[in-house]
Amino acid sequence: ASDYDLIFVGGGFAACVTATRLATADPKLKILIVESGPHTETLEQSIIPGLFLSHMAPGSTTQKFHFSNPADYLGGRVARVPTGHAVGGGSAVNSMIYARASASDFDEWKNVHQNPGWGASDLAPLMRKLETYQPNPSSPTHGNTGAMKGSIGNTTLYGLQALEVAKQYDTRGSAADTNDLKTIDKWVLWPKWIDETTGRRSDAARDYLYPLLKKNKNVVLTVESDVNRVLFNGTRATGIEYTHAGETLTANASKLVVVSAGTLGSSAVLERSGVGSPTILKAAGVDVVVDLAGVGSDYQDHQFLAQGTYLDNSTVTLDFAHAGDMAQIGAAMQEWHATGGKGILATNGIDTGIKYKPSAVEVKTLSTSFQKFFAEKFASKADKALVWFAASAGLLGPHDGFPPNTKLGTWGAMLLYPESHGHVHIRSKNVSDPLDFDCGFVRSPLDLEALRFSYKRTREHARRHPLYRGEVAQIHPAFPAGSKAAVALPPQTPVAIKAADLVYTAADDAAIDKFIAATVSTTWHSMSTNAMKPRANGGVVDPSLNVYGTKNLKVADLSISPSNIGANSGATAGLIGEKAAVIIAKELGIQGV
Ligand SMILES: Cc1cc2nc3c(=O)[nH]c(=O)nc-3n(C[C@H](O)[C@H](O)[C@H](O)COP(=O)(O)OP(=O)(O)OC[C@H]3O[C@@H](n4cnc5c(N)ncnc54)[C@H](O)[C@@H]3O)c2cc1C
Repeated sequence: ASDYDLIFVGGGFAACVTATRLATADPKLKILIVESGPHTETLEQSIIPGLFLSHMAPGSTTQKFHFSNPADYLGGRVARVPTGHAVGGGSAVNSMIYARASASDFDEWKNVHQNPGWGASDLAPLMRKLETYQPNPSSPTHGNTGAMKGSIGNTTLYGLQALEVAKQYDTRGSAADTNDLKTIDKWVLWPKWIDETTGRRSDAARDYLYPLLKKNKNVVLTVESDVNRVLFNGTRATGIEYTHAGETLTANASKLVVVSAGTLGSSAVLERSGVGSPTILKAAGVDVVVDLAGVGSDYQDHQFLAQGTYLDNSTVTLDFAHAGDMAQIGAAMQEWHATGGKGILATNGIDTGIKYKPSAVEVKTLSTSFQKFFAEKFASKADKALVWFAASAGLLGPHDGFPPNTKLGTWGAMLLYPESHGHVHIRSKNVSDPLDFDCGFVRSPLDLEALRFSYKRTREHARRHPLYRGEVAQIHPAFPAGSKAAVALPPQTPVAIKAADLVYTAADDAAIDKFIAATVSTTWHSMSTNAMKPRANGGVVDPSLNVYGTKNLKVADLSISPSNIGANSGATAGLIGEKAAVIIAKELGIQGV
């Protein structure tokens, strides 16, 4: 076995940040990072923004595809939930949407879930430390010296016009920035994790770990290596067992093992190591080290619903890239390289969005149980939105069946604080066996209703867009014959901004619900399987990220999120990485983190 001070299980978003901070402050620290996926440093799909959906293509090795148990509330369907599986984790393969949670989210982590040091004002300096926010480097809430670059970057005509439609159609109006921890309910040009000076993706591997590895030989990264389990002496973590190229290896950690394998990875690592519910461990043939029933017992995500429209053929979208049209991808890559990172591939095509809170008038149109839920959870919280809407120039999904060069738009809605939760547990000791994964999506009728509402709202925006040419039947509900809300097949022209909204009958609503059950999906924002909250409340880690009942073992990734956040989850994973570095540095007496 080889000897290290610290071992990181997983080399994803949070781990890259934590390990780099610690090793930079104390270059003598011997650190091992064991990552299951491949390198990303020279991978063009992890460099050129517009290629992001290729990570999701069948056969991709940079994402791991998890499958939920079949669910009644999904019409018996299995949900497919990809996670990052590469150096940099999700940050190196994701859709690059830059989004920050609201202050009240972190204040709940601190006050409701009893985590001193995790409130918004405690964490704001670390959020700034993570980033350089290029649209407004002197903004008081954003960072201007951090490694990760956020920018508005290149924008599409579709996105710019979607913002104009929203400004005219919706009285909410627009803002320059809705990632200042407080502003919601304003339409905005959405920032991206793209460095606008180079047109490259910005991620935790490229901007943290790889530069460190070039100068610090005490940090060892092993890729394509799966951690089976953490090794213990009693309840003190002493190292790990992992497999690489068919060989089973062990490594010792004299100071700390940090589990950063992501939400669907970390709780499985803990359970395979004997930390979890005895019933689950015994069924999987694992000896119990610590009885900790909270492990894997809560799974949260942002449930996502998309609808598709045809766009005018003259416009520029990312459909060719999403469809895998190699000839056009080659030409666009040449343009990107020749222009120093410009052109259509310098964007993710997701330009306009909003953290949307239904108005009092809108809430009145919903059921009494939804009104009660909304009054309790949202009405009095000024920074909490119900749902995030965004428009994409390009269909974010399979392009089978569309003639070549079809131009498509997607409107997406993701629920920010879904009531439906799930769980994830191991079924066996074997790292490659599928998990017992209950995704929970739309189990709660409140979530179904929120998505039904979201479908109707985003549809009104989609059909008013100047480039709109009709609806894609297979990405809309199958409304009953004669419905006044029937799908508008192409060719169509845009509806007037002032036109009346569509009216839906109970039968139409039932069709929408069926469509939701058939298509609702992950937004890839898995979290909360190792919640940071009191042990008696089902918590797994304490506010210093220590796994209850163990020594020298922490979890540092998005799985510690005790409750959901009103934003895409990447920035919060990076923030957790920064916070973990501060906590560990303090414990190990390392200065300068
Ligand atoms: C397709 C996709 C699109 C997304 N889009 C966005 C977006 O646009 N904006 C946004 O803010 N967020 C987005 N996210 C979410 C964001 O990327 C994640 O929330 C974030 O990466 C989570 O960070 P993490 O450190 O918790 O885990 P991860 O980044 O997932 O890292 C965990 C790492 O651990 C490794 N691992 C797992 N098990 C083992 C094991 N047994 N042994 C060794 N290694 C292991 C994995 O391979 C992975 O690299 C997206 C995610 C995905 C997957």
